[in-house]
Amino acid sequence: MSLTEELQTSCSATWNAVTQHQFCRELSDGTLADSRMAAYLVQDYTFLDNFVRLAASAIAHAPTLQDSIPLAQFLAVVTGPENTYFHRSFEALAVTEQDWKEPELWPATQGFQAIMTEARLSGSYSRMIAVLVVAEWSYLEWATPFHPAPETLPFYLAEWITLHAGPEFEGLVAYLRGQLEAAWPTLDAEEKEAVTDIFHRTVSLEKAFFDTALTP
Ligand SMILES: Cc1ncc(CN)c(N)n1
Repeated sequence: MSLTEELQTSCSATWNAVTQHQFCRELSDGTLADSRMAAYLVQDYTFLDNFVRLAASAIAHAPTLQDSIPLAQFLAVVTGPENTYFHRSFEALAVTEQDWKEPELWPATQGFQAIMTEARLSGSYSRMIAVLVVAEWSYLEWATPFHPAPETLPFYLAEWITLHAGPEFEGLVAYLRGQLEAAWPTLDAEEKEAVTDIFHRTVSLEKAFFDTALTP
């Protein structure tokens, strides 16, 4: 079993709760209320700034140029088509700029912001990559069974699936996992523990985020 499979298996109950979450099922079959999708997207959009900083920091800490290129290219997707997706969705869901610019953050959102900041400021490439592995791999896993999204879904549901599935996104996740696996043998025991810990805490935060998104 590969290292990233081991990490995933070591928190499989929480991991499966994320990747088989009711929120994702409702999103994918179109039964998710627009108000829930709107609230989720408003919270999720607040991650973008922090995500870009985390990815940029990981790029800065990558061992070689070659190691940094897939993440640099992914940043272009996040700041391009994904950023535009949020704005088109806000318009379609009647979310005003006032609503999305400075929303009251859910505790799960605050937790996620904090762990991204923690990873970025840690100076540890492996911890940065561990958070990114969880964020992207867990989304690939929930979205893949629903890809391609049915044409009957409104674009703000269908494109959220499309952004997190398919060969390009699979390639990104494989690259991120590969980065962590390549770094792992070079880490001392303390750092391995820190990476494992931040991996597990990120999985728990993904679950808390979806749970909150469905909370009445
Ligand atoms: C909370 C969360 N985790 C992961 C992703 C996938 N980029 C996301 N958009 N939001």
